[in-house]
Amino acid sequence: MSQFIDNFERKFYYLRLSITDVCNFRCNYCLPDGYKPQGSTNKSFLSLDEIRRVTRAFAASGTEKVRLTGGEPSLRRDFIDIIAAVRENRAIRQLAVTTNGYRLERDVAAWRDAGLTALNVSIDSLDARQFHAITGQDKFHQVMRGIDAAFDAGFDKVKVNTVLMRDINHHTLDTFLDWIRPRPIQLRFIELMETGDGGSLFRKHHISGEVIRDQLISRGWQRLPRARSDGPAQVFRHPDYQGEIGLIMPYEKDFCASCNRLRVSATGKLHLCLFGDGGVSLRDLLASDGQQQELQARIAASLQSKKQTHFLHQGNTGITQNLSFIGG
Ligand SMILES: Nc1nc2c(ncn2[C@@H]2O[C@H](COP(=O)(O)OP(=O)(O)OP(=O)(O)O)[C@@H](O)[C@H]2O)c(=O)[nH]1
Ligand SMILES: C[S@@+](CC[C@H](N)C(=O)[O-])C[C@H]1O[C@@H](n2cnc3c(N)ncnc32)[C@H](O)[C@@H]1O
Ligand code: SF4
Ligand code: SF4
Repeated sequence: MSQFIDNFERKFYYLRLSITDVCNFRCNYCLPDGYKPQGSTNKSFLSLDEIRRVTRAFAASGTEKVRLTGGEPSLRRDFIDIIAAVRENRAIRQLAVTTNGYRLERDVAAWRDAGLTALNVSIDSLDARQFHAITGQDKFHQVMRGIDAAFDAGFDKVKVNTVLMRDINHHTLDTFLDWIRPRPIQLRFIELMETGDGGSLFRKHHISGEVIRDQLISRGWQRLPRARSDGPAQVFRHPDYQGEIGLIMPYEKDFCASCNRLRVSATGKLHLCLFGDGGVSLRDLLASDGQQQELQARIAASLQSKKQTHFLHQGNTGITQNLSFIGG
């Protein structure tokens, strides 16, 4: 097996696959004006067969975990078929989705039956009015019922993503802690990242995850070790809590040293970094099963130009106008 590896000896076990750019929310840090189709021509998103082929090629080169993201991935009508198609391949042991939670209550049991193994749900506030103000959707209670439905469907843990924003939610740690005390939820604070569209919001609301980490450590929370296909969160646990706290701090030194993931966009471009330039089209090699070797070879060769880190500290956000086009 040819393991995907870059010039810095980083191995890639984790594929983040975007399956649509479309989203029905208007998160202030992502799509404040809502989703707008790009360009004049109707671009099509990867088909079920293309998804099957691209995930097969990655699995044949060491990928053991796939995350479906977007846009809002659950808006795809064939979402359940996509889950099943990816899981057909036994080498992919973990199949996760990152979702705004809109379809959870209705569909999460079917997703689990189709083979989904992990669930990340975005919730930036536990206050229904503030949730509405941030996301543009008055759906807080629906999303919370969705989380209950996920536990009812048999998920033994759910991860929740909260974008940490100064003066919006950075002072609400205690509310989140009360929520996760009796629940097996890993609540992850993600530092707000600058994007092409999000410069002014970033300057106003970015705050380092250190404010949370300092409070956790002073209250006896302890850091857990990280496995090879885990995401980038530093995870903390406390004996009095069923839940855990994760911190995703991309501005911290050495954040990229453990980069273990690659991305494919909904139109079939390989992106070597969340904040990279351009992307390498894979679509011409997704037309038939017989192209898999060539596809693996193109990805392996592209990896040689993966940079050591992002350039966010220099204010360089690459081509990333917002995170919805590549799925975070
Ligand atoms: N800068 C940067 N941010 C990332 C990266 N991976 C994830 N993130 C951020 O973390 C957010 C949450 O990621 P999720 O989609 O929930 O998944 P994850 O935390 O990577 O994966 P798991 O630990 O498996 O749950 C993403 O939307 C990004 O904002 C990365 O490689 N670089
Ligand atoms: C782009 S969304 C795609 C999946 C799905 N629509 C959702 O919101 O979960 C993935 C994650 O990126 C996060 N995100 C989006 N823009 C961000 C930014 N500028 N900084 C940090 N996280 C961001 C969201 O909070 C969400 O958890
Ligand atoms: S963060 Fe997710 S739910 Fe919010 S606008 Fe972006 S893609 Fe949509
Ligand atoms: S910013 Fe780029 S290099 Fe750094 S961890 Fe994320 S994808 Fe990897």
